[in-house]
Amino acid sequence: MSTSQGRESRAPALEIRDLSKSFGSVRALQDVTVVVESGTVHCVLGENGAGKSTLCHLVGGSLAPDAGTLRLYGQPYAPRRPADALGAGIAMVHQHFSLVPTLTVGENLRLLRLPGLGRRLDRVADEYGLVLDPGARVAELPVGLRQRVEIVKALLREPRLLLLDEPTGVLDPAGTEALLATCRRIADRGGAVVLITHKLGEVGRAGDAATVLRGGRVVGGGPLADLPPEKLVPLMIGRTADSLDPALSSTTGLAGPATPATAAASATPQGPPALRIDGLTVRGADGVPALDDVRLEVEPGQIVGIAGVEGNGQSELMAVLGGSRAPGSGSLTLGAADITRATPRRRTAAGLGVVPEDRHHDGCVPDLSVTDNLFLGKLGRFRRGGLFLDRPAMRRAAQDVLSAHDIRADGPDTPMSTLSGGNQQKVVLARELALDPLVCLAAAQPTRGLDVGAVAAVHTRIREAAARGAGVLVVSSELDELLALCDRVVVAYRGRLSAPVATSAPAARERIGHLMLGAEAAAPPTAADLVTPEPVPTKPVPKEAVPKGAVPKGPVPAPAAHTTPGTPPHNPATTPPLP
Ligand SMILES: Nc1ncnc2c1ncn2[C@@H]1O[C@H](COP(=O)(O)OP(=O)(O)OP(=O)(O)O)[C@@H](O)[C@H]1O
Repeated sequence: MSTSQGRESRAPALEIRDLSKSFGSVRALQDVTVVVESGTVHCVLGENGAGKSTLCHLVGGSLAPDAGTLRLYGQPYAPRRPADALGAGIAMVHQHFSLVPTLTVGENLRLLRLPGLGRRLDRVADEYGLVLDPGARVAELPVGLRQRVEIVKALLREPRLLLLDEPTGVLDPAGTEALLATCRRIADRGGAVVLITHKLGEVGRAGDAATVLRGGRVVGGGPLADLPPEKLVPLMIGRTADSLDPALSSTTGLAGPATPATAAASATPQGPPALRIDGLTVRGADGVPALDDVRLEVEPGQIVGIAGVEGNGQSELMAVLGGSRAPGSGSLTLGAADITRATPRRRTAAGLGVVPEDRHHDGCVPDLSVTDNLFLGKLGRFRRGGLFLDRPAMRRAAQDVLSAHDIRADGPDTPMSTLSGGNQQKVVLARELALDPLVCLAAAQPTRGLDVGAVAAVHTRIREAAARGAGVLVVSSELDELLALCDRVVVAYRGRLSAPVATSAPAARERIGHLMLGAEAAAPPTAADLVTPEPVPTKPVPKEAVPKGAVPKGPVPAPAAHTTPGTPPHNPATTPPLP
């Protein structure tokens, strides 16, 4: 090692000094100082809109600071564009995907124009266990696998500093553990990782130090040994962990297992189900069924969860529910209305609220204002004298929603694209929860990217919607969240849904974990299953085999042509080799 390299290695990986950045009247960051030592994983925490992503963009060269300086391994560093950051050995994984959906994974990776791509991919697979299917079309991948592609893209560059902006929001527990292990490995080899996350459990497992931002300022930080969750939460959200919903404790990583949801809909339901999915079948591009004779009923007032390792049909089910994908066969009934062939607009009018997996692409129009995003499908309410819209009334109504849902935006005219990721998520949820009538809400990862305080608020709102008589279907990769929120959970496995498991049943977690491994053939539930879950005649998995919130490890049944455990089969014969 040369003398200058020796000096470099003693210097912090990244020194951010007195950085400030405003967007018009919004002060996103003010005099922020963060020092990231080499060989560490440094967590950046803070509520939605605190300035975390802005900080990443400034380090990654996609934004320029108004004031302040940066040093990288002891050297002055002033990136003017993302290419400067890449050239300096910094790689970033942003909150929003930067993949071309119509291309395959391999084609997306070739766009990086890195020499020896095949060798680099092998190294990332060997060192970090992150395997990709180069022939898979990105548009057909579930968001968790898209996120994996983004992470591999960053690692292919062999960065010495890796910035990850909420990378685990869309990962299932196994994917999260793999990523945290990757972070540790990078740090242990002398690199450094800046990890933005809302999940305190992850902070405890992977982090060495943390900085907490609130309102664009640093409000605390230091080695994590001195910052237990009880100290971090008040710093992050300005109130104590005790004030949060206790059912959230394990979702947020604050404490032990979540309390099961109270069965809100234990009474015998009257009238038709809020949502009935009957014999739904969808084939993937390779002809393999992505959804195979799926049947499910969600009663009014009931919260039903869909658990499962990502890639077992959940994305296709959400796409069919939202109306962006037509089923090959089967039917969807909302209350008394057949909506199988209904347009998304008609579904909304009939009372189906949908929070899609990828809220940024499918849930909102980023270039339109918050007001327009809230009321786009409901303009009739604001029409005056035929064609004219009462814009002031729309703005007032939007302001009420912003206040009620604690959405941090610079007013109702703000373009959606300038809201922080968590606040965008809150807008989409608020819009769907406000449907009138709301017969059923189908929400994929409803709390993804939300801070611990906002997660509590969203769970309360979902329970309130159910209490008012709506059926709720929640797709989540977080078992803790499903156990905290739902009355019943079904498991998606290779395109089929299991019989429901009541979350109040003894050993519900273990049974669900078992089903996630396909340990019980996921036969379509009978009508009796849907009302009273039958005990499943299998030996429960021992408790220690199913870690909290994690996909249990164990003998997985012989996979079909899989490249990723738990993902739907992909035909390797169609997979083109990489260079
Ligand atoms: N391009 C932009 N134009 C205007 N305002 C912006 C822009 N980008 C960010 N902001 C504002 O800056 C503030 C900080 O946003 P940022 O995305 O950094 O927050 P965050 O901490 O990453 O939040 P989250 O946890 O929700 O992702 C927010 O008020 C946001 O609306």
